[in-house]
Amino acid sequence: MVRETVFQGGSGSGDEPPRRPPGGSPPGGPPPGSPPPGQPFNPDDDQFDEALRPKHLEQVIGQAKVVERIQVMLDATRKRGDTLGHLLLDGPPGIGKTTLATVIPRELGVELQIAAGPALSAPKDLLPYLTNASPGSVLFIDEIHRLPAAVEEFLYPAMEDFRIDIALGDGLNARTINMQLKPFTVIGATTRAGMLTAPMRDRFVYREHLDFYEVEDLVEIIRRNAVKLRTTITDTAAFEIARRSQGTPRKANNLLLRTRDVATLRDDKGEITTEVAAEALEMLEIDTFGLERQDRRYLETLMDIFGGGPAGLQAIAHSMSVPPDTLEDDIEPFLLRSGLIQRTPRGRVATDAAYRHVGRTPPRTPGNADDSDDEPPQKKLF
Ligand SMILES: Nc1ncnc2c1ncn2[C@@H]1O[C@H](COP(=O)(O)OP(=O)(O)OP(=O)(O)O)[C@@H](O)[C@H]1O
Ligand SMILES: [Mg+2]
Repeated sequence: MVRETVFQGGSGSGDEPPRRPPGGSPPGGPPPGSPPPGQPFNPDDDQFDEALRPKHLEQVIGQAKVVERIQVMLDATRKRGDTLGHLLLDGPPGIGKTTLATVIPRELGVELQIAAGPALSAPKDLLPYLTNASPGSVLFIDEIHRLPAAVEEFLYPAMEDFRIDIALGDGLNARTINMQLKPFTVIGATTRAGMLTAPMRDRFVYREHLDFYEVEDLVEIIRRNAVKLRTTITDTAAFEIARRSQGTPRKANNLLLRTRDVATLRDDKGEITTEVAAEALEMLEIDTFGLERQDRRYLETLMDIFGGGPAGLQAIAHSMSVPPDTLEDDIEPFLLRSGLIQRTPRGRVATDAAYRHVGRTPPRTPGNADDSDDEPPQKKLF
């Protein structure tokens, strides 16, 4: 089933995102993607995500090396009048995979179809996408690591030779029909590159890993999005939000929205000041590191129930009553990257820094030779 309508990219009238709210912006008014006057954003609506999403490569902030390589891919493809090679984007949630996957076809002026890996349960589900693909178009497959094996195998010849083999009938009447497809590009996105099978991974000519963002890049994203949301924010407030966004633009956007709510209530001009940001962050229980309640619960579970580890993912998930996938996708990447936990062959381990962060003294164990624990524990979370 086609989850999202195909849109025409390029510089013509089809240059709009698929779900942009109706109505244009006045000249000199807010940037494209803002809601029409009088129509507020509803954070529960994914229109919000769409409206803040960069539409062109030049609007994509940060990830300089990745963007530079994508620009080269696009320029070379355009110059040759070719079809872009298949591209795999991997990285933690909210980091810009869908953004890049939608920007690329728009830059190339080709059509885009969007499919979700888990929704493609059998080869027949993929068939309409493949037969609908116009020459040079992009098929974006989100969560590509969750494609069932049969669908993956069906996709291989489509990606390699733009051909599919359809089996008809069975027993003595069984036969296979070969169908030629138009050349097209698969852009796959995954939060778990490691879960992709080797044959699937090998079919991508280009592979790009998106990493957490620098605070300065998040500050820039927050500033630009504040303009789109028609709100004002001070530099220090933008910095405070940015440094507590776990290096993730989606979190920065969400915090911007939540602080904007507080600003509406607390500040005459509705400006997001440092005080407003501090109040909102405290209300949301986001600490100086950017950890949310659930992140701290993870650390405390690891320390209290498993003595700091090593503990297996399943066991931690069970203790927290949270699906293991949620821990692995949403919580662990930032804790790992911040050095608060380690993944060892025997399981997850809380580091000394984690103990200090939640205001505890690190236990002295043979493997815990760091002597710097005379440093007072950080009790203050805000
Ligand atoms: N490089 C960027 N510059 C500006 N804004 C960005 C950038 N990357 C992401 N964003 C913002 O963050 C939001 C979330 O990004 P996106 O949907 O692309 O993440 P994702 O990697 O696809 O996440 P998921 O794995 O959950 O699907 C976007 O709507 C956009 O507003
Ligand atoms: Mg996405």
